[in-house]
Amino acid sequence: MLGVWTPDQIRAAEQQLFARTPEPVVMRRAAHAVAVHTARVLTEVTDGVAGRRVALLVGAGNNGGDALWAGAFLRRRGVGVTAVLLAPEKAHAAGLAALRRAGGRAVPAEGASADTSGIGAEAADAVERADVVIDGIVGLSARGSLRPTAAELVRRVSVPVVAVDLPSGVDPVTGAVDGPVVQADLTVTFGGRKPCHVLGAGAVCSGEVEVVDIGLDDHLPAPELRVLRPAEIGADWPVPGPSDDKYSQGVVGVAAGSATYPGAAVLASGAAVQATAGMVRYAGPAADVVRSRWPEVVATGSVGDAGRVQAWAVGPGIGLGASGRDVLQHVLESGRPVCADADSITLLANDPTLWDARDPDVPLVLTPHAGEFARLTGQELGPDRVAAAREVAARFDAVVLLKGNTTIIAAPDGRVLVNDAQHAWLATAGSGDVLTGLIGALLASGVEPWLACGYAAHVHSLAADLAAHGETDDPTEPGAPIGASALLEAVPLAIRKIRRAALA
Ligand SMILES: NC(=O)C1=CN([C@@H]2O[C@H](COP(=O)(O)OP(=O)(O)OC[C@H]3O[C@@H](n4cnc5c(N)ncnc54)[C@H](OP(=O)(O)O)[C@@H]3O)[C@@H](O)[C@H]2O)[C@@H](O)CC1
Ligand SMILES: Nc1ncnc2c1ncn2[C@@H]1O[C@H](COP(=O)(O)OP(=O)(O)O)[C@@H](O)[C@H]1O
Ligand SMILES: [K+]
Repeated sequence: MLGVWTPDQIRAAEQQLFARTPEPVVMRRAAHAVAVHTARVLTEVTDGVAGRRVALLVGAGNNGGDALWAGAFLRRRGVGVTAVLLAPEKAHAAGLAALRRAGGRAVPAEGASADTSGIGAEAADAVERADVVIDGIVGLSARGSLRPTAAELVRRVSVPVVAVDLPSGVDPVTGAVDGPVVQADLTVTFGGRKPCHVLGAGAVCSGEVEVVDIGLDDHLPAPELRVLRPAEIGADWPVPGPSDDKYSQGVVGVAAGSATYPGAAVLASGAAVQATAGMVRYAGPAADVVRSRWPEVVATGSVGDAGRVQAWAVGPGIGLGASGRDVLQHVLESGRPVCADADSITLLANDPTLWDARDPDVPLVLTPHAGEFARLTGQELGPDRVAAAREVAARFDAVVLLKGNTTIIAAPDGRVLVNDAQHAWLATAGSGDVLTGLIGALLASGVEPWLACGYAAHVHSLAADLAAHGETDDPTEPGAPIGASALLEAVPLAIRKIRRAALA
């Protein structure tokens, strides 16, 4: 797993590191890495380093200091470097001196200009003539989006941007963006990823993220968030072994759909069929439709007749009436792990006595989207989705998978996984039903619930990406919209891909 640390965690570790290694040494280490990666980008863009031009956007703090030192290192490799100072009186003094010693220039961002923007002519010229721009406007101490002068400079950038630590304008803790922001091609960050690199708009603005070792590792506590690597999911994805039979791998029960909404039953059952071997049982009013689409599913009319299962996936399309309520109650009383989605969540929100049906020692997974989350908690979801998911997981003693472009998976003990889709092809009706089936199947196979959600979310978003790109299988090619059926069909492709990654 990749760790993700909050700015507070990074700062605390940094203080411990400074007790051994002086701060300027650490800063130069960080800045040197920024210079090395910028040189790589320069080579990619212009086929060379010496004689190319780099503009530094330099703010008031150490983030600007990193950029100035990086500029000094680049100067030594023959790059023409101009620092554009947003707050000249506060610019990092040692960094600025180093840049000047190395032959770099510094100009104020504001000054006499050819237009009414307030941007000085020299600053505008430096940004417009650069081959690559380094964003050292603001880092870990960022508050809010870019201020007007910085925003105006950034608006003029039309070349690749290397962000120092994080793209300026994103909230370091939540990844939220509520105004002008830097869109980086590459972000060079120090010691470990921060939440803004993996959450929401921040993840998009970060571009490729390069983590540089500056000696913090020994001082970092357990990470605040974690991201699963495809290879580790592939290595742990349940597949049959020589001694397995259809029962030994876990039987999943799917309680979904209704006469009015048979599609939810077909999609959730189909996802369970595609996810793992073993057996899928379906229980509900759409039994005939499910059987005709998935003949391998053992389908019955009611949960009472379903037979033994190792886990339940319940909710999509079951309705909010008495029959839906009875289904959910039966499943919660079964003593088996449950993935409760869609209508089950609204039923629990409408009638809290349903919680009494649950055996508190048996794992429960809740998979709300933002609307269901608001119903469950009685509060609208704010920008800090991680804190919200963690709070609800603890309150209900359940694993909470909060849906969205970035999926947050919180365990009751506070562990949080993040799955950033990096695309939006999943924003299509029925894709949530597919996710429910995937999670149910993994729970039945005995995968730990928090990981089961992480594995399912990853395969879900990967399958959507593969389906959207069809035979090209190339994410740089344009994709085409998909429906949930195409998503379902691509699930085996996604599983093969992560299992292949595990072999590499
Ligand atoms: N952690 C580590 O191990 C290491 C950290 N290092 C580096 O230090 C960086 C953190 O530096 P830092 O703490 O000096 O603050 P930083 O982020 O540069 O902000 C400075 C000032 O900017 C302002 N400002 C705020 N919001 C703004 C906005 N939206 N738009 C514009 N301006 C805004 C605000 O000042 P104000 O103008 O409000 O007085 C704020 O105080 C870190 O990201 C990394 O690059 C490395 O050198 C080595 C090891
Ligand atoms: N813009 C988006 N980007 C990425 N994933 C998305 C986006 N919108 C929705 N999703 C994902 O698609 C699924 C939708 O689930 P849900 O809202 O329950 O839909 P439905 O009820 O139609 O099946 C969730 O896994 C969610 O994370
Ligand atoms: K930055």
